[in-house]
Amino acid sequence: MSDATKPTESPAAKAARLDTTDELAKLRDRFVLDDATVYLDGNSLGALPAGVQDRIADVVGREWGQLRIRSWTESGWWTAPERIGDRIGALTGAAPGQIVAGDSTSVNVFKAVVGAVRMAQQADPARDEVLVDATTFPTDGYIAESAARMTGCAIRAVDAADIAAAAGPRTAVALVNHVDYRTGRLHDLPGTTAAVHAAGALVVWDLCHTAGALPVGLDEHGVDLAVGCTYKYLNGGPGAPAYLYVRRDLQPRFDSPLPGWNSHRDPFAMEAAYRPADGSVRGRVGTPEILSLLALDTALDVWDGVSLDAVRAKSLALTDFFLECVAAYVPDGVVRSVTPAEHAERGSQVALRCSDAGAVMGELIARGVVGDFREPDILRFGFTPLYTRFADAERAARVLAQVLEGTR
Ligand SMILES: Cc1ncc(COP(=O)(O)O)c(C=O)c1O
Ligand SMILES: Nc1c(O)cccc1C(=O)C[C@H](N)C(=O)O
Repeated sequence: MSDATKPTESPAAKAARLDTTDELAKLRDRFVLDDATVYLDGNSLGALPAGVQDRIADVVGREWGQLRIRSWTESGWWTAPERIGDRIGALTGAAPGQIVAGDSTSVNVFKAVVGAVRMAQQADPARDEVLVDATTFPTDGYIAESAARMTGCAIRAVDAADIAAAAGPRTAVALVNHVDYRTGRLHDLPGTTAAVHAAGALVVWDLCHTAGALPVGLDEHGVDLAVGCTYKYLNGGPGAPAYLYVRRDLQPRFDSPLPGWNSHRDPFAMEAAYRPADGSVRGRVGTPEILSLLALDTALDVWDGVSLDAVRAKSLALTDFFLECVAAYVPDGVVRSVTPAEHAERGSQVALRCSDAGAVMGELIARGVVGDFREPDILRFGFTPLYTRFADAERAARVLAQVLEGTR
């Protein structure tokens, strides 16, 4: 049969074909999921990895319940932030010894921005500007503004795409989201990092929406500092610890604005004077959040044997296919994608603009398709390649068309 006479494949048939040939399909079994729901909110809260409940039961029952204080050494609690940081490094392209897990992303943004401004001003005290991407996730903007005030800097909001051109002799630091949480636009990490460096400044990347969704290449691209959460594509659980990356050669100059006793060179010396530890430990603050760190530790087991290139390929295939299904099912002009069509500019989510988006998402959720709504008019659908199927993308687009039909 020639292509012209071949019957067109329906979206549902295509989904079934793509799921059959998907090399990552079997990874879904590593998660606790049900077939009644299409879960497209892993860009807000990743699904529960299958081993976490048993690990937490063991940590609580045996490590805490029986070993009690001995677990700080015997169960490896004390070194968990660096050990888990290295596992996050393996997924973000950072060699061991540069990432520490702990605290929230917000707190790590504070450490990173103030620490980076201090390094920039050490080299050139005239640097008094912090650039922030204009559509940043709010917490980064709030904290950067406060960090700027504390370090005698002014804040300047610039479109992420223009940060490379905006960085100049007064720039101390640029804080950029790798993917825009609203639109799903992927920003140019290698190009922006190189341009900020050429201006003599440092760059801090927020990887919340990219770690676990695509290869990041922290070391390869010479990123200075980075932060991110672990409850999205890394599936660490609600409120899971975040992380801080400080490039190895910058670590001796990293002067933390939150020098807690856990980042002291000799914490149990209980010295009056602060002496910073070497390496990624310097990014710690206080006592590590052991229960959630160890939940994250087990959550990271789902990555065993998984190639991030395969994850990225499936993420793009899923988002392409979802957009194709939306075009097939939803009449023209009812929704508009604000996620770039260009693969090089797309993260792992699709954002659709539509009227009454809050109510539309409410109805989608009631019908078993879980995405989320972001102000003012965005329907957000996150695609987690480890557990999202092409059939999920097809069903989500089909139910979306039904909901929209009902509202017209
Ligand atoms: C880009 C980005 N940064 C930071 C945060 C949140 O930071 P925190 O974990 O401190 O609430 C989020 C999501 O909540 C986010 O999407
Ligand atoms: N961290 C969250 C939370 O505690 C409750 C609800 C949502 C979140 C999120 O992560 C939101 C997410 N960062 C976003 O991109 O909108």
